[in-house]
Amino acid sequence: MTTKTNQTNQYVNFINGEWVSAVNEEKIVNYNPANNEEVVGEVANSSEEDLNKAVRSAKTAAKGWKGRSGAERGQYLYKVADIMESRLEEIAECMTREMGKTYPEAKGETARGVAILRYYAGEGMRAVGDVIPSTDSDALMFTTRVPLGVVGVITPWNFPVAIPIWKSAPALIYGNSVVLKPATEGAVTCAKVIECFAEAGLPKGVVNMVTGPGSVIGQAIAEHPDIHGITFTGSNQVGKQIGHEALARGAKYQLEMGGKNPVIVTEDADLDLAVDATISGGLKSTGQKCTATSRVILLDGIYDKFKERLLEKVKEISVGNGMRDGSWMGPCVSERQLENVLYYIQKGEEEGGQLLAGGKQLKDDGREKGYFVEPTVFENVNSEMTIAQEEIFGPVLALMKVDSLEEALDLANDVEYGLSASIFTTNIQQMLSFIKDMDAGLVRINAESAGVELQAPFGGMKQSSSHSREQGQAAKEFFTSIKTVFVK
Ligand SMILES: NC(=O)c1ccc[n+]([C@@H]2O[C@H](COP(=O)([O-])OP(=O)(O)OC[C@H]3O[C@@H](n4cnc5c(N)ncnc54)[C@H](O)[C@@H]3O)[C@@H](O)[C@H]2O)c1
Ligand SMILES: O=CCCC(=O)C(=O)O
Repeated sequence: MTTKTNQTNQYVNFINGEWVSAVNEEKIVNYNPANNEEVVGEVANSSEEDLNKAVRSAKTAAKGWKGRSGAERGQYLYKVADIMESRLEEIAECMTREMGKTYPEAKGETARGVAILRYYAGEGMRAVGDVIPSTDSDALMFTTRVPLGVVGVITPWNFPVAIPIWKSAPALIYGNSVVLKPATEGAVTCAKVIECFAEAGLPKGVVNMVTGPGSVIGQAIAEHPDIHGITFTGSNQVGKQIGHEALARGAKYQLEMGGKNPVIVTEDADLDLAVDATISGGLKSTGQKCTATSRVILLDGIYDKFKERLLEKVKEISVGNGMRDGSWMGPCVSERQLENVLYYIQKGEEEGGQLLAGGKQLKDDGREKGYFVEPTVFENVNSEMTIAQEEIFGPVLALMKVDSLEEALDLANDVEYGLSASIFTTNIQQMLSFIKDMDAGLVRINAESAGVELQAPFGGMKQSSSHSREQGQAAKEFFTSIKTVFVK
């Protein structure tokens, strides 16, 4: 297979099947967060006019795309998957250079993108409705599903391949056209994904990408009368705003937002497993996952032993450029994100938390020009403290001691979020209590809080989502409307 790669990483918008500059010709240059002097690439700094062009093209394309069979739409997605697979290393390298995630993690994410494409490609051949017995014995009653029309996709930077794909692929397979606006910090990587769609030859206008500031392009998506569905992943503040705007004009919306995810470790747990999972769940991707472990709730009897083993392993973590062999943890995505993490660390100390490890920016050993921070562990943290309540989105763990599982669950639930949670225990009753009483959309037993499987529904409770779910079969609920048909 021949694939076209853009070696210079200079991208513009993708509208109506063509790469086009923003009307104002302005550009945004992205730098490597591991070395802020290294240019990674550039994207268009678009205006509302560009977004309007993309929506017009998506609107025109929607009718023809909807008219194709699911199997035919699926064939395009299989093709995109094959192209992306052939470019996996190039895309992963770009991701590492653009947003800092280590190269092995970036390769894993890109492979996941390929798998998501194939999963939804297969959906084109699966059932979409039910036959329901009518009270009229001469009638046939059934449900079918129809696409929403044009879908606006607004995505964050922390999974610049997987999230745009887990939203766009189901939107497309169920017959919608897409206008995607990726977060600027991952936009060059996302443009490479769009390049794979372009090369697969989807009909023009079916997939469009417009880059630029969220306050301009994201806002215009939220307000555009011809966008019938908005799927958003990002912060609570922005999500809520989009939800209000979508509701006001009657558009369907789906918001996937932040988390403040706990791990509970009970006295009968396999401690080595729990320590490894706490480190992986809390610190991989520099803690920049919505599912990252943030609060570590430990039963009194194992507190000291767990703490000792955790600190031993945290000290071994190697922080550096994600492209370097041996770097386990990369930089924060941006200077702003680094400052945010340092702010929370300071706040944690001011409010009485005790620093056990880390806490500082790393500026030595080739890390002078990057946004590196030490993996950080606090103890003496209680639920009233800011670091126990607010999403940090950085490599910071807060240890909290409790006397019983009941107390652990109360503490775990004592936040506004409810995205993911995990418990380490060998006791089946404790597992069952956790499954029943933990207020989170994803609960994991003897496994880290992060780790989403593409074939299962994903989403949060409480303030973590608009109570919708995405991925797996759940995507069908958002990207289609049910039509009940009565035939006589
Ligand atoms: N629940 C999940 O599945 C999930 C997954 C990944 C990330 N997240 C969350 O995302 C956040 C980090 O990502 P982020 O910093 O990119 O979030 P963000 O809310 O700042 O940005 C998300 C997207 O919204 C756009 N945006 C910004 N302002 C906007 C506006 N006024 N109107 C419309 N769009 C606007 C951004 O440009 C970006 O594309 C964290 O809170 C994290 O928990 C959640
Ligand atoms: O950042 C949110 C997505 C988390 C995820 O995909 C995972 O934990 O695997």
